[in-house]
Amino acid sequence: MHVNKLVLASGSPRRRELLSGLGLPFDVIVSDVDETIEEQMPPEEMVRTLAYRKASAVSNTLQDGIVIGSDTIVVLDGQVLGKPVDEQDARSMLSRLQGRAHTVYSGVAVIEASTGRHLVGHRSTLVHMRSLTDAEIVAYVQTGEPMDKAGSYAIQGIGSTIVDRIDGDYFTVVGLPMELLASMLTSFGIHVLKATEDSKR
Ligand SMILES: Cc1cn([C@H]2C[C@H](O)[C@@H](COP(=O)(O)OP(=O)(O)OP(=O)(O)O)O2)c(=O)[nH]c1=O
Repeated sequence: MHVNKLVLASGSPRRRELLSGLGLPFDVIVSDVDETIEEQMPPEEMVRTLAYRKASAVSNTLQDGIVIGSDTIVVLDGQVLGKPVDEQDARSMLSRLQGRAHTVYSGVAVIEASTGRHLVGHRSTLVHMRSLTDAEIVAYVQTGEPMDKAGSYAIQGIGSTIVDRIDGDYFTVVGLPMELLASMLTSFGIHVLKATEDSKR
């Protein structure tokens, strides 16, 4: 199959939007990988493993292209909060997260399909969420926004109004650490910031 040089192995509209912002052409190929993972694994290992699993499931089907996979989890008191299974689950996650800080981990894997050469990295960001009343939690869950998000909130959406501050990279929380990704892409000959011959003079 012929693909653009860059391939995003993700069904996440947020990741697609962030990557679009770079102005590079890319294709999206969504893999249906099993995201089951050993619970005792350290969180950074978890997101790195899943990012690589997603990217390799797609790169294995291609002859060429540079494939990007990513994974995001929310960790509170050493416990991983993934996507909520239902509204009740979303409400209970938010009542645990409110009024305190948690860590968001995002892993990124970049694989060159023709050779299998790959890089895997991750970033983490501390997110301080403001206190929420039960009524606010119910109202937020009713918006529907939490349902497909790790930790049951979206910092880039209505969730922006419940985050007090963050320590670290914003894009790690949304789901794709952009500075990390760009530096990884450089190793595969894709330079987001490349001076043209004209501008070098
Ligand atoms: C914490 C947080 C998570 N999220 C999202 C990012 C991810 O889409 C999702 C975490 O689930 P993931 O399993 O990382 O990704 P995904 O299933 O949405 O997409 P794919 O596996 O195909 O790449 O949570 C936000 O959009 N905003 C936030 O503030």
